[in-house]
Amino acid sequence: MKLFSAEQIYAADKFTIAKQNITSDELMERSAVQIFNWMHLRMQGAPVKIHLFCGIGNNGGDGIALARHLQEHGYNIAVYVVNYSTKRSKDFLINLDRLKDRKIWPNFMDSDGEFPEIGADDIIVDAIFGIGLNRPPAKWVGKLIDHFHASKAFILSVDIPSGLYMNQVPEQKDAVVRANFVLSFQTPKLVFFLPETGIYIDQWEVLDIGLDMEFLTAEETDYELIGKSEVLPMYVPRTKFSHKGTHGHVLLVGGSYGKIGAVTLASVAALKIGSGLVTSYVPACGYTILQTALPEAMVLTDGETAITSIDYTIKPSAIGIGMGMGTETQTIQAFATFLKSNSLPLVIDADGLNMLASNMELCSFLSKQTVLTPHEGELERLVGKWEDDFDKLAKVKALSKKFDCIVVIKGAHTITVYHDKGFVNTTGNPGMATAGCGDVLSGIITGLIAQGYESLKAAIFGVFLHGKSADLQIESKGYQALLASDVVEGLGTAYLDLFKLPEKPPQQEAESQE
Ligand SMILES: NC(=O)C1=CN([C@@H]2O[C@H](COP(=O)(O)OP(=O)(O)OC[C@H]3O[C@@H](n4cnc5c(N)ncnc54)[C@H](OP(=O)(O)O)[C@@H]3O)[C@@H](O)[C@H]2O)[C@@H](O)CC1
Ligand SMILES: [K+]
Repeated sequence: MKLFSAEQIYAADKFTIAKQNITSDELMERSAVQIFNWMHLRMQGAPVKIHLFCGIGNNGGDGIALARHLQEHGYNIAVYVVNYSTKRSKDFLINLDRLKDRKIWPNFMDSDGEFPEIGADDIIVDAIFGIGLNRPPAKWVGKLIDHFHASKAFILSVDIPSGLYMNQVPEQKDAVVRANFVLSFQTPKLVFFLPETGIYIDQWEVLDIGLDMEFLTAEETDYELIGKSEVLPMYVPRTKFSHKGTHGHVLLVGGSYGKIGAVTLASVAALKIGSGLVTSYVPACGYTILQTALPEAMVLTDGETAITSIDYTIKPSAIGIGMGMGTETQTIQAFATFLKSNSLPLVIDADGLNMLASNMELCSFLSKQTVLTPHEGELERLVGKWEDDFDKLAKVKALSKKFDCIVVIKGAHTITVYHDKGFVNTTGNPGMATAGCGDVLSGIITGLIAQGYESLKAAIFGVFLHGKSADLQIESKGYQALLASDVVEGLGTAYLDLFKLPEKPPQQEAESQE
């Protein structure tokens, strides 16, 4: 799913109005009806108090139009206009008049007014600012937002939590609505998924307001949200006459005394994701461990407790390097020599990234589209400190372009960046914050590349499957007990889940049995 910018949404809006020959007010009405239907389906006329706080732009207009529909269906509403500016939008005014025609008089709030009482069991509809926010909200609006939070009422935000920008991190962290639920028009927003701005959203859902599909399809976006429908076309099925040689040979280089588990996890993940052969290249102290833990892998050794040279005669189809490798001087030398001569597809993780960060000149030797899989700490070593999430993305894009590499920024929503484009993952859960999960991911991505997936697809698909496996596993294990090896274990079901059809709603099932 594409993640559009505010400019693109405004353009889609304009295009749709012209093509469908409707007025902008009719589009607003569609949006309001969609929110109303969403609420009505869940509330079924419940007499809960609904406080609608509406700005004076089109987000406010949505709120005012929604108030009319709620009132017509007998809901217990109170409407407030948050009068932060005198520049009221045309469609806001049209809807305000319609409300007044029905004898509903909103409370106009400004800097010196008192805030209304809101009960903890009430509902707040937040329609103060939408995607048009372009400067920090006034102090009194920030205080009103504080008042929302203090009430403990459920907050439903229209389109985007008020106070959140589309393309930057808010200056005043307190002056942003923390929404329990966001109903986002047509498309989710990138800020829902970034660590510094995603914290303002508990849950979100997209409401289709019928913006022109042709326009939206043709529009290129900087970011894409990756779900099942995006990865399914990437999947390459196995053919009847394939054999283990068809599915590639992974070479994993890493490990040091006390950290052989990292390569072991990556190796088993590479096999589980479907690679035909796996060779683990480890220091001698890892030999027995690997052969015992993973009889399916082949093992090459070097050095006693750390890797001192990388020398082999096998012909791998993809190489993963760095897991548990350490950063001893001889290891760094071996790593540098290896990078200078390697032209095979490559995945670099953990200590490999640390060695790269402390010897940035080595980046020019990376084979094309090398995949780097840093967590935040490793990333900071690579690109330097960032000011905020947007600056981080800009720095990563610059790195990706400079060295033609793919950067997988690991996090709650892992973002895979290649040149100017970012792919935001939707699977995974907090249970994955556990030792070894990163090693598993690098094994998965290397294993997919070895099977013939292009490096970018392997990274996007691998991140998705890794998270999906963990999501399926926590259903029986819970967050705390999840181990990296459970994530490996679940990879088979993660693959199978790709082809599972959505469950039929119970009503339809009953009908089909008749
Ligand atoms: N296609 C769609 O998806 C549809 C979208 N729709 C809805 O429209 C919403 C966008 O509406 P919008 O453009 O009128 O902007 P909105 O956020 O209401 O702000 C209003 C104005 O406030 C101003 N302003 C900004 N910051 C400020 C500040 N800190 N303090 C004071 N003032 C500030 C700024 O104007 P300025 O003063 O800069 O001229 C801004 O224009 C969108 O989120 C969705 O809910 C649907 O109705 C139909 C289909
Ligand atoms: K809002």
